[in-house]
Amino acid sequence: MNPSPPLLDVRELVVRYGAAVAVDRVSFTLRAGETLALTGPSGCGKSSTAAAVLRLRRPAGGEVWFEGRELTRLGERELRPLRPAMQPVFQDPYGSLSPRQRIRAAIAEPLRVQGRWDAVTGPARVAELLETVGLDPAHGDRLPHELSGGQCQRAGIARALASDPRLLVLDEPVSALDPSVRAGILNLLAGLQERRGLGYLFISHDMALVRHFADRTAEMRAGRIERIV
Ligand SMILES: Nc1ncnc2c1ncn2[C@@H]1O[C@H](COP(=O)(O)OP(=O)(O)OP(=O)(O)O)[C@@H](O)[C@H]1O
Repeated sequence: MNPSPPLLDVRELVVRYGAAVAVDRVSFTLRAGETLALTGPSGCGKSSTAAAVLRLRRPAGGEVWFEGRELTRLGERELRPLRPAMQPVFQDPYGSLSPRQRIRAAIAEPLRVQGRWDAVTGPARVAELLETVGLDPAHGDRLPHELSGGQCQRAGIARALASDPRLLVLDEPVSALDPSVRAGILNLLAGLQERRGLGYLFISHDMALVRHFADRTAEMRAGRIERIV
């Protein structure tokens, strides 16, 4: 029997900004339920790799296979139905939510955009997502600036989960948070992964954190992966 394909299989990925090569033939795989960390110094190409995987930026070369499909040659229309399955969580919890949108509406938005909103099941789904990330129902009525950084990051995770993703691309998800709330977010992520079999591409410059949290770590330098341990 053939083993199932990896969740994500990145082959010889190249990202350029004009003539500058930010990501230089980077390859790695990620399985469902696994965390692969991308680490390395500022400017080594971690976020550019993430952006190319999510197709927020079109790669200049290489292939990105997601659940057995090659994405780099797909147009925006072909990508659209695949996008919900791969969701980003960014460093700045406030920046990833609209400042004038209440948390409940922010979590509901992916359901509406994807045509999965239903007047009966929709609100219940949002309530369930709030609970899943450890927020009270009352937090749903607030604006992002009325939440703490940790609560806001939980809301961002709930919004990502609304799309029923299989892959989360976590770009420095706890770096902007107080050390005292980091563990809570990391425990939440670990629990979600265990229950849902999510794959995590986890970007962090914090080697101690990565050693603790990731199954494998790809060490990047100057656009290349030097080793995966
Ligand atoms: N929009 C852009 N335009 C031009 N160059 C860019 C752009 N974004 C990133 N770069 C350059 O690409 C290289 C890789 O940057 P990238 O942000 O991917 O690295 P990083 O490892 O995520 O860094 P950091 O930890 O500081 O976020 C750097 O030299 C950076 O200056």
